[in-house]
Amino acid sequence: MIEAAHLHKSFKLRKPGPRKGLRSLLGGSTVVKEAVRDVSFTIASGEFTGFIGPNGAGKSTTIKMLSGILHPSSGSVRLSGIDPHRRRVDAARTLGVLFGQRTQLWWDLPLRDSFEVLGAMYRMEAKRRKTRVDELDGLLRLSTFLDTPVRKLSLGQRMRGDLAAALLHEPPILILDEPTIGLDVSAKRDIRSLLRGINRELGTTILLTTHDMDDIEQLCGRVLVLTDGALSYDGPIGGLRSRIGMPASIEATYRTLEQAQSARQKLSQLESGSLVAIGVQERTLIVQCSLEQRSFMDVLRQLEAYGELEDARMHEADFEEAVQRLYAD
Ligand SMILES: Nc1ncnc2c1ncn2[C@@H]1O[C@H](COP(=O)(O)OP(=O)(O)OP(=O)(O)O)[C@@H](O)[C@H]1O
Repeated sequence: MIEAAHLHKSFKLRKPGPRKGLRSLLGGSTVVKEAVRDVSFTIASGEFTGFIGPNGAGKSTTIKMLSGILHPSSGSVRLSGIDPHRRRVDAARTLGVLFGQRTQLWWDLPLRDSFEVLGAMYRMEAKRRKTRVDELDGLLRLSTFLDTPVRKLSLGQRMRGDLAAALLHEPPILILDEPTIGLDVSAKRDIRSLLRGINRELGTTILLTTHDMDDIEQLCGRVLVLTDGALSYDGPIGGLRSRIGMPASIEATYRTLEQAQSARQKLSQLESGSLVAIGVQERTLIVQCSLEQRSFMDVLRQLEAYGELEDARMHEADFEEAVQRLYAD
């Protein structure tokens, strides 16, 4: 479980004075940047949660406070009940962290040797470490490159190696910062499926930061959105679309063109805000509907009352566009 309560983080920045060169430091002033403002959330054990926000929103600062790297200006963090700022060693055992842009592996060492060094750092017995590497090999398919120096690995292989390194000491919590950055489409798919496996098979609680909305849509049940240092949304992905009022579109194909046109006319007469007829293409009526106000089944029942339906499809609003609108707001 991850608990963050009223987290704040301010940075003091020196603004140079009007003079040039070193002398500019003398006349400078101090400005305070509030990078994170009153952020609170609880992530239950076994949850897979996304953490998103535009550049500079404060995601890395929050992650650094969660993992004990940065002290909050105020507020508190608990990882499985442990305060990472007071009990650093216990917290390190509870948490695995992966930064996609940096590796925690040793560049010139074979992957297997990196695990040996990390195992020693976590005081794992050699036997336990070997069993764990075998388990992780089964999950992350490492065997073909376990003896290759890290610098010779492809980015996808390195990311799998880094995932194994983050999970070596069996932490119940995993924090991931951009785990699919720079990967091609198939390597991204691979990493996503491995992350799903880690969450389901090992029961690991995962907090995922990414700018790739496909990662979020495909992996996370819940998403936290940080904008300008504060949480602007915390809830299910579907709810984010309706929160900013992006309707789903429904295409209903009737047996005849006349039925489709008559359904459009009847809907227009109703002037119902929750269901709006957009147009008719051949025998297909296109309507827009706010799924927050009406369920898909409920809409279908209404459309069926206007004629014989042959087919009906729903297209949810594009998630990436919904997120962009939330960032812009
Ligand atoms: N050590 C620091 N000193 C001063 N300001 C900082 C420091 N670290 C971060 N900031 C500022 O705090 C704000 C939040 O930065 P942060 O790196 O947490 O954002 P982010 O959401 O992770 O961005 P990105 O998606 O670009 O990585 C930014 O305005 C940044 O310039």
